[in-house]
Amino acid sequence: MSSFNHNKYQSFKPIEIVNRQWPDQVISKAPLWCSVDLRDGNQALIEPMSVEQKKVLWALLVKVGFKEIEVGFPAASQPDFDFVRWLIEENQIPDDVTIQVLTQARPALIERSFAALKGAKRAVVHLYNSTSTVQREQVFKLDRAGIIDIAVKGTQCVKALAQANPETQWTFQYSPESFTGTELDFAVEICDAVVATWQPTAQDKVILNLPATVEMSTPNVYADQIEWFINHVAQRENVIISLHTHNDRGCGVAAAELGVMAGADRIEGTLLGNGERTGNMDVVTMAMNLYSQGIDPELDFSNIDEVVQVVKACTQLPVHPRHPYAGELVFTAFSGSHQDAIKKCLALRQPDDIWNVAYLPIDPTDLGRDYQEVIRINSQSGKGGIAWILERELGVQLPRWAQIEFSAVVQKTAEVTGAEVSASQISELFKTTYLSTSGPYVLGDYHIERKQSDHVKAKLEYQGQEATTAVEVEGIGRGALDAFVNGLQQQTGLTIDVIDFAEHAMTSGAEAEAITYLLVKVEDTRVLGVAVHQDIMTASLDAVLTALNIYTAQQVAEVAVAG
Ligand SMILES: CC(=O)SCCNC(=O)CCNC(=O)[C@H](O)C(C)(C)COP(=O)(O)OP(=O)(O)OC[C@H]1O[C@@H](n2cnc3c(N)ncnc32)[C@H](O)[C@@H]1OP(=O)(O)O
Ligand SMILES: CC(C)C(=O)C(=O)O
Repeated sequence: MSSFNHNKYQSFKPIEIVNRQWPDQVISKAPLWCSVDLRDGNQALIEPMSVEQKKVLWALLVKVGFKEIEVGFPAASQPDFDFVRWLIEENQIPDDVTIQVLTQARPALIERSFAALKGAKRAVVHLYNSTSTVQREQVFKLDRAGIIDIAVKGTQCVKALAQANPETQWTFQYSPESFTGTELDFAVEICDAVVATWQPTAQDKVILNLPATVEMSTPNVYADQIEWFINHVAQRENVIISLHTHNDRGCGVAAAELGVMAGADRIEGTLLGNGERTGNMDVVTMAMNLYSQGIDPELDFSNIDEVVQVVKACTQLPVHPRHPYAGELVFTAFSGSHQDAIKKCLALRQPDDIWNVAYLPIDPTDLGRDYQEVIRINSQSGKGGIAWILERELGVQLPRWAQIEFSAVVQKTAEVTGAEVSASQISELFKTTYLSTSGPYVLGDYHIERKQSDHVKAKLEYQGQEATTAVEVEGIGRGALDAFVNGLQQQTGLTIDVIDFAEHAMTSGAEAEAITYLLVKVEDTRVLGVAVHQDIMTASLDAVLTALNIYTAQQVAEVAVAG
């Protein structure tokens, strides 16, 4: 038992609907989108947007492709009014974009809204009044008839002003605000009364917007409400059903998606979900959800970083690093098994393949992101991710056994610092561990004689603590590498075995260079040796010495710790 008093709350009643259809529907096209960033988004800000900020956000909304944009509540404030005037007087509205304004159902506010819209080619006038039981009983203290009267009188007022301003092509939108807390029969009754007053036609439809002003139930209940409403509203053929969801329970997008399955035509929302309380339906998320299902979202988010930057600048709100599709970390995997799977899927992927990459629901490059950020390394990472970074940074294609050895080196660093290990740190770690000639053994001249078996004579430098001495190595074996290793064994008295070998041409750096990887067992210790050289044989011999040098350094360190 928690300490909460859960008896304070009651559950939302399920909708009695027989044979509901929406669960079997599949969304196959984008809805009509309407941005409410400049109105609902704006009214939720600590500091509402200035006209200048509104201009910047407007430009972005037009650029991403919204065809309907609610530009404000012009009766609420002078900046909202001035912005609408700027749009119209400065001819800022593209021919294929319609502006929309919100007003309460009060004559003075409606008149002021029409004054703001004077001279617009097209406009949507959006009228609302609250219809829920809580609003009727406690805020407006009116019965159903009284609430219908507000709506109908407001509609009559809008109609009269529209008729008096015929130079504008008017569309009427009505919202039974707080729809989710309204009895469905009453929601239909008030909307029918409004529609009957406006008298739309199939060519000139009215928009009925059914808001989850407050999200009060699971999204399936909202979908039931929408399906029930659509099945009962009069003049369905003359009505566009619009949804406007909020995110109080964290399901604003899900509710809108299920609402579209239930038959809605149009969706209102904001970029990245700014809006009252927990925000409005996030258009970026819903659009990209559609896109990830192979549907054209009819909005262009191919430069998502620009969207994030403009929205942040205009709203003064941060964007969570894990915000769906837009957060700075959403295409980044730190976990080893995720990195490994992503790397393998991307390596197999052909350019025209259907996107099917583990852990990446969509291709980051579609949003203007790149693969650079997909894999980042910390102590949760594994060999696959580290190998991916090395290949990208240095053109080094570590074989699997070399990945295992090097990832242990990176893991140690990550554990010591407890922080992310950057791509450049990983490259540096690889170079200092394997490619620096810090000795003590350094290869000098060598000579190979090929008879039945190979015979190698090599001069080495041994850089001791006191002095550097010359060391001669001579050995016979099956192949020059084998001969060299045999000679080294005799010289050092150590057991040295080459367990695995791989080499490839470098894809970056000097063109003619090759890189050799050797997994060497020195006594009982497995050591990775790596070397880069224009000559493949030299690279192999160097790689053996790298392994021997790493082994020697480890022995010295162990002695120092023990001492
Ligand atoms: C869910 C939503 O997002 S709805 C949109 C909400 N947005 C906003 O409110 C932002 C803009 N609003 C404002 O700036 C102000 O509310 C204004 C300028 C529009 C009006 O301000 P005010 O006149 O001071 O009144 P206020 O907004 O407090 O309204 C309260 C009055 O309007 C009535 N009212 C509220 N909404 C409506 C409506 N939609 N239709 C008719 N009357 C309404 C209330 O019953 C109340 O009446 P009362 O004064 O007789 O008790
Ligand atoms: C005015 C309406 C559509 C609204 O913003 C809401 O109900 O949230």
